[in-house]
Amino acid sequence: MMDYSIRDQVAVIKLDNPPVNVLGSAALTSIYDGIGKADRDPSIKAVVICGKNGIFCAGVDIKELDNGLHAPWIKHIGDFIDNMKKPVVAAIEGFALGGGLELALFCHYRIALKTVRVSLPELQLGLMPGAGGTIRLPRAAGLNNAFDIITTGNRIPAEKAAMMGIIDQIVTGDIIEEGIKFVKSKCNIDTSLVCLRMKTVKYSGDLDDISEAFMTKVKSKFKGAIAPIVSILEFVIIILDLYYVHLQSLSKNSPTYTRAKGTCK
Ligand SMILES: CC/C=C/CC(=O)SCCNC(=O)CCNC(=O)[C@H](O)C(C)(C)COP(=O)(O)OP(=O)(O)OC[C@H]1O[C@@H](n2cnc3c(N)ncnc32)[C@H](O)[C@@H]1OP(=O)(O)O
Repeated sequence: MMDYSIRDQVAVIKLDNPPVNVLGSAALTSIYDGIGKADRDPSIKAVVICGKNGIFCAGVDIKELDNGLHAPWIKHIGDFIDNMKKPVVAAIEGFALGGGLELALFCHYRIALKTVRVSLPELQLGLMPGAGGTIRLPRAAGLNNAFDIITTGNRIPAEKAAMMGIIDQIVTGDIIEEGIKFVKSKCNIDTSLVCLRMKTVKYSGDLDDISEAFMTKVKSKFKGAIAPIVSILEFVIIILDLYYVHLQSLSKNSPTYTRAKGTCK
């Protein structure tokens, strides 16, 4: 499910679940184990996560969702990387979709080939990007871009993703070599400063106006299937609302506050 190798004091964790490196229980376990191994090894200074078969990752294994994925759930990998002092880079080729993009967003940095496409297609599948997509994407790309990506499921080309802040660097050539070179240049950086979870969300305008505008757009797009989409979106909005950060400061009469409070009963 995963190749673990060491190159020049860098651990290279290569997803190997053909044909498109989906994240089932076994793959998640092997990534979790690989990251733990790299973290514990004092000779390792940094980590590259990449994928075999010309693709980073097509997301969670949809076939396993019905039976329930087993621990470690993808989110545990994010929690682990958030606390790592060694820098971790996602070296992306092909696609990073759904849980695949969420895995990349766990990493401190993301580099990609120009041909890469990234997306969060969960809403189109009746799921929500619950493995950190709603938390980390707005922190990387800003609130408006994140809303757009989450609600449309559009595949974003690498250069556009770089302009949004999702990708740190577009590279050419061998993605693993580039990943190693990139992450070695980050070994002296305090990883807490680049951990997406720690960042605040950038947005311009009024949060309620932004939320309402997207809600209106989604309601009209998903004609006849409003209820599930709205309930998922409500949850997304609450998280994007920076529930933990801003709820206290919201006016008690604001629709955002009322919605957030109501859903937390
Ligand atoms: C709380 C739960 C959270 C979930 C988050 C998620 O990650 S949901 C999943 C989000 N990902 C997707 O929706 C991606 C779906 N896949 C694709 O769009 C395409 O497969 C691809 C990655 C663009 C590759 O396209 P290509 O044409 O090269 O290959 P195929 O489409 O023919 O796929 C090859 C086989 O792989 C199977 N497969 C693809 N993605 C998944 C997946 N996420 N889970 C399970 N299986 C997947 C596909 O069914 C093919 O299988 P065959 O048996 O060969 O038919």
